[in-house]
Amino acid sequence: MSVGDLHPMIKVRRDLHQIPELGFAEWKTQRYILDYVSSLPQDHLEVAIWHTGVLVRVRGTEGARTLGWRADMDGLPLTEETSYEFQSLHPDQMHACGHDMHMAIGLGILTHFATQPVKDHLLFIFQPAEEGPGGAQPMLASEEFKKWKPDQLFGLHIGPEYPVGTIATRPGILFANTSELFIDLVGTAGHASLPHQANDMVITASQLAMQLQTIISRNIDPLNPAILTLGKVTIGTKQNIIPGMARLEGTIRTLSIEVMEQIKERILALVHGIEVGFQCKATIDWGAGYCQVYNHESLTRSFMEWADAKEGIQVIECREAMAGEDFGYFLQEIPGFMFWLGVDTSYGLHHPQLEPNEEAIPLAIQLITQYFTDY
Ligand SMILES: CC(=O)N[C@@H](CCC[C@H](N)C(=O)O)C(=O)O
Repeated sequence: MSVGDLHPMIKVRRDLHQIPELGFAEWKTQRYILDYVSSLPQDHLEVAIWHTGVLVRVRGTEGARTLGWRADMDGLPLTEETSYEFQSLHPDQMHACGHDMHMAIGLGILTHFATQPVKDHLLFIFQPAEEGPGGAQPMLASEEFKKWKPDQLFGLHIGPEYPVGTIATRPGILFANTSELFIDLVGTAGHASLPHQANDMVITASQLAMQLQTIISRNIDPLNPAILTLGKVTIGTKQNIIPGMARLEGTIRTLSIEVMEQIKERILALVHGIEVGFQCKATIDWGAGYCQVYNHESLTRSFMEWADAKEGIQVIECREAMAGEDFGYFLQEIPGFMFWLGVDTSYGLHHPQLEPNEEAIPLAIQLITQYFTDY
């Protein structure tokens, strides 16, 4: 298929795919969205910016309530390994979590309602920094958002494991509580041949990494889902220098707030033990934490029934996911839901070879356009 034959929103997705930017640095992405929105008929539109985010309100004919649609904007610090001709132009940054798809779908729904009258006001939210440090919470608190705060709010996330045409969601908890985890260890550097004069942070960090893994396996009730993953450990500069510093970086995921607290208490205890036992100084930073995504029960249930009756759509009631999503902060204040949109790809989220099936873009635009029209 030549680029000229592409669905316009697939073209938009490819443009966005080429300019991934990290959380709160989405300036080119914001520019792209603003330029796109300004190319639409402006009669019913109002636009506001918040930091690197964008809010677009479509004035409804009656406007008794406002329905919101949210798309996240940021990419990840990853080197792309897809087979695309339209790979990222930004070295070591990639849209590997589908936010390019989310934005293209949001813009596609907006494009429809820029010309077709709709009863309710609609608010399109392009939110920065979902991957961290979290844009939803500060955006929710902003004056720009409060002015147009929707009465109900919806959003989607691409689901690599589901075929195109699948909508997977559930009433209640969909995504986990999360907390980032950063631990810095400071000992004493030294010559490799003089271990007794140094305080080796390779050994200390290794001990701590192993001990941290005992929290989930030995302290948490196995019937309560919980994860502690260390995704990055930084130690040392050369094979014959004993390093005096180490940094462990990870994430904690739970389906209950109490279990999150329990894990943090255990981390504090183990890190204190490491300080005493290995005579080093340790500091813990909990980074950004996200609350769970809790789908409004009756709204979700009725959407699932409505969508299942649509031709070409299969609705699945899925299990909870241990992924995090700061969309949960919006849902704490505004009733709504999020769902997985099937994009049928063998590589998962955050993988450098992620290639979502783009046929899901027009399908999702059609579905949500219909939902907002019927609703
Ligand atoms: C859908 C998804 O992949 N979300 C991210 C959210 C990151 C949360 C936070 N920065 C953390 O790492 O704890 C995820 O990793 O689940």
